[in-house]
Amino acid sequence: MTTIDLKVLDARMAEQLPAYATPGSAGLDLRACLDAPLVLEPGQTSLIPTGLAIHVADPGLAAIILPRSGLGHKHGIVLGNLVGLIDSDYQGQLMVSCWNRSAVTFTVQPMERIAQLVIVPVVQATFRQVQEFGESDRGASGFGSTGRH
Ligand SMILES: O=c1ccn([C@H]2C[C@H](O)[C@@H](COP(=O)(O)OP(=O)(O)OP(=O)(O)O)O2)c(=O)[nH]1
Ligand SMILES: [Mg+2]
Repeated sequence: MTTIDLKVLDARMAEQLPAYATPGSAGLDLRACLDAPLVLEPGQTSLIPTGLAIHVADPGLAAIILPRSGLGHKHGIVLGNLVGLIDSDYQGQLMVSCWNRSAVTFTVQPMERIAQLVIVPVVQATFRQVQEFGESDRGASGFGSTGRH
């Protein structure tokens, strides 16, 4: 288990700190720290505060924000940036870009779980400029070059 510094920016979150729902969970649910219900019309996007800040600190780690499957599949509530990437040196509030990609109005309730946070390993690379790459089986073939089925 890795320990990451966390600040509670909204007192309501002190009662429900992010926690893994089951021993095997990869994600920690993030809540909409809203003062009132937020109506998202079809196609609308809104940046929603979570009431939390984390400082991952280790450049070998990052956090990513992903949609919750049920909200995304059943209600079309996904992320305006598709995936949120939290840099290890970011210390501001975790924000969720909430996009109603459905054809139906959706109302986000205060403190509703709207997305999930996953801590992932990261490899930072240095680049060595070359004129030729070492040979590979694939070479430059891509974009369906291996066929569709
Ligand atoms: O869904 C998100 C995505 C990003 N962030 C925060 C953490 C991240 O470290 C920072 C910058 O994100 P990113 O690098 O993806 O955005 P940018 O548009 O490149 O901004 P910047 O110029 O600040 O890097 O914004 C969030 O709170 N939620
Ligand atoms: Mg950036």
